Amino acid sequence: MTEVIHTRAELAAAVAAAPGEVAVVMTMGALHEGHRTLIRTARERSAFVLVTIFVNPLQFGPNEDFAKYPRTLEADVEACRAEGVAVVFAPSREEIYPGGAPQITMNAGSIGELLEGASRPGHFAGMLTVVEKLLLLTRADVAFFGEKDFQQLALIRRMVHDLELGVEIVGVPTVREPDGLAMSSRNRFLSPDERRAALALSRALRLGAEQTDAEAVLATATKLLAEEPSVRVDYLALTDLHLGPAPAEGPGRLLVAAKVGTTRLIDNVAVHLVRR
Ligand SMILES: Nc1ncnc2c1ncn2[C@@H]1O[C@H](COP(=O)(O)OP(=O)(O)OP(=O)(O)O)[C@@H](O)[C@H]1O
Ligand SMILES: CC(C)(CO)[C@@H](O)C(=O)[O-]
Ligand code: BAL
Repeated sequence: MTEVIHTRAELAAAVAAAPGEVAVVMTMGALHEGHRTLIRTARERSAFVLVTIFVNPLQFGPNEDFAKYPRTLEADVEACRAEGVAVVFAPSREEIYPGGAPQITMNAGSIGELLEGASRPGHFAGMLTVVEKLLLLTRADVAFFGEKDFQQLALIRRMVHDLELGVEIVGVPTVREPDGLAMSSRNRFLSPDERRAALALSRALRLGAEQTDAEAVLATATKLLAEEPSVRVDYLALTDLHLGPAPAEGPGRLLVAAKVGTTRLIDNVAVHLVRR
C-alpha cells in the first residue's frame, strides 16, 4: 500500500512508523524510467522507500521553466504504487517554505559556480536548500540521486560531508532511451525534429569518451555537436570526478549542456584518460 501525504505532520507520523531505515528518492515529478530505476535501486536496499515530489521554485531562475514544468501527480502516484513505494510526499510550496522564500539558504561553494552553476545562477543554492530540508524532514538514512545530474550529485555529496548530515548518498547511473538520449522529464517538450537533433548530445559524449586523451575527447565531441546546427551548446567540459580540471590520466567526466529549441538538456558520461 502506498500512502500519499501532503503535510509535514503526516510526514513526521509516516517516518516515525517506518519499520526500519528510511530510503528517500527526491524528484520533481513527471516520473519516467530514470526515476523508477532510482526507486527500484532504493527498494532493493530498503523495505521503506519514500518518494518526494516537489517542483522547488527556489532552484529555478526568473526566465526558466518553473511554470511550464510538467505536473502529473496522479500518474506519478500510480508509478510509485507499481514500484512498491511506501510513502509519496507531495507537499505544497507553503508546506516547504512556510512564510515564503527563506532568508537563509545553502551556499553551493566554488563547485556550485561552475558549469550548471554558471548558466543557472542561484540554481544550486536553491537545490541544496530543498535537499537539506527534505533530508531532515524525511529523516532519511539513505538517499538516491541520478548521475544524469552529475554536478548536483557531487554537490549533495559535498554538502552531506561538509555539514556532517549523517546520510548515505547513493548515485545511480543514467538511464537512457534505446537510442541513447538520457531520460529527462523535459524530453516531452521536444518536437519530433528536436528529439532527433537532441541525440547529438549522447552521441557526442559516447564517441568522445571512446578517445583516451583529453584533446581528442573534446575535439571529437565538439565536432559531433557542431554537426547539428539546431543544438546550441552551453558548455562541453572534461573534468575530474569532482568537477575539477581534467586529469592527465585516469577517470574523468565529460559533461554537456545544450538548448534544443527552447528546451535545455544536460548529459554526461565517464571517460578514462591514458597518458600518451
Ligand atoms: N535518466 C535518468 N537516469 C537516472 N536518474 C535520473 C534520470 N533522470 C533524472 N534522474 C534523477 O531523478 C532525480 C529527480 O530528477 P528530476 O525530477 O529533476 O528529473 P529529470 O528528468 O532530471 O527532470 P529534468 O530533466 O526536467 O530536470 C534526480 O536525482 C535525477 O538525477
Ligand atoms: C534533487 C531535486 C529533487 C531537488 O529539487 C531536483 O533537483 C531534481 O529533481 O533533480
Ligand atoms: N534535475 C535537476 C533539476 C532542475 O533542472 O532544476
